[in-house]
Amino acid sequence: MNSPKRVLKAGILGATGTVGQRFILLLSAHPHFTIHSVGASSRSAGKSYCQATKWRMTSPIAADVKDMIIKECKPELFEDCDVIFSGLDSDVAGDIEMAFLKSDLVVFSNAKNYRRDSIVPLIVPTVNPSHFNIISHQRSSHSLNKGFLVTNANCSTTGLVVALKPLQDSFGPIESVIVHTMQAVSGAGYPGVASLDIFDNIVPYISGEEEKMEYETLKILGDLNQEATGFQLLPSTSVSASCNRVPVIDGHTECVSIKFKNRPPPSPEQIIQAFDSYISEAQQMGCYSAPEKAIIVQSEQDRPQPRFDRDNGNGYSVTVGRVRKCNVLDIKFILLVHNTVLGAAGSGILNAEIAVVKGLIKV
Ligand SMILES: NC(=O)C1=CN([C@@H]2O[C@H](COP(=O)(O)OP(=O)(O)OC[C@H]3O[C@@H](n4cnc5c(N)ncnc54)[C@H](OP(=O)(O)O)[C@@H]3O)[C@@H](O)[C@H]2O)C=CC1
Ligand SMILES: N[C@@H](CC(=O)OP(=O)(O)O)C(=O)O
Repeated sequence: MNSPKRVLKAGILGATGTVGQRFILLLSAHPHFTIHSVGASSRSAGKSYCQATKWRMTSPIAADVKDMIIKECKPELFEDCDVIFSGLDSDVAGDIEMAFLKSDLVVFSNAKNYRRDSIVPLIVPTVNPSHFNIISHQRSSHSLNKGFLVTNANCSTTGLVVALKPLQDSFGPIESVIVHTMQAVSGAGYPGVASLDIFDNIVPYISGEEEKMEYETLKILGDLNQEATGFQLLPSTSVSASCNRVPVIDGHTECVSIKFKNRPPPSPEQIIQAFDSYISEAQQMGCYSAPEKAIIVQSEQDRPQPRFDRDNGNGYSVTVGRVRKCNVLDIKFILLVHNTVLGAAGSGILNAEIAVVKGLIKV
């Protein structure tokens, strides 16, 4: 395992929310980071963490976090943190995260605000850590010494790109992707979707989600330019997403159909082999949170299922199943991603581990 020379002090913004709580849970058990400061809105600031938070995780709050006093999300209150993890609501993430960046802090964001920024990398840790190479350009553009801003992807996009990456690597460009999602209610934060809207029901609309999947996939699977100063979106791939909210607590399921550019297309057996043998850079680097397998192939006919498979690889693996021929495109399969682990907080943490190994965070 690749460990830093000292334990790094972590600040968590939006610490009381769904993603923030997942950060608390994952970081409480992390050997390389210690939770040093927690921040939320002025409604919560000044209260103890357990007083301000409607804790919704199934394991208890770590004893040393319970009584921490929540701070306002101001950079001067977090300047002694080595790394900032943000689970801020996107209504406020834009201004707050930029203020932290301008204060030369290292920020890992979950929000959508900077994902399309031309000098901010959008990194899914088991897919495209090479996009960290833009950081030196970002630092010089913002006149920073040690700070930088990295975003992780939309939760549904995260699962999709993990599955597409080994297929693109093994079989060449993917021409078309059609994806239908069944997304858990925790994706909408807390209290999220009203129970009367989601019990005995499916909601066939999640605001902005389809556009995010259709764009972010092209940035993540695309390349950095040669000078490492900008991104080239995948030039010849089109993605069509249809996103649905379903009555599941955690875990987004996606039905994916794809068409390759090269003919003849690979067989289902070749696709399974590509999934099964995929080893991401995060695993090769020996990062603490990297799963043993980035993609787990389920051979049972009726899997993956969120209740049984979302915690695979401690929530850092994507589980795929039902790989079969598609009569319209080439291949279709089902995937499952844990939306608040790899789809949110876990990606931020694993990205930070990668940044440490790459020497981007002072240790
Ligand atoms: N849930 C998921 O699966 C995923 C979420 N994301 C993204 O992560 C972010 C957080 O989502 P989620 O945890 O679901 O949202 P929640 O609504 O559960 O939590 C939002 C957090 O933001 C804080 N906040 C709100 N207003 C302010 C403010 N004015 N100043 C400072 N802090 C504020 C809240 O603090 P307080 O309690 O004091 O109000 C709370 O801690 C969002 O940008 C979301 O889009 C990304 C991927 C997946
Ligand atoms: N929209 C996602 C969660 C989310 O907040 O996504 P994003 O970070 O892209 O806004 C869901 O509802 O499941």
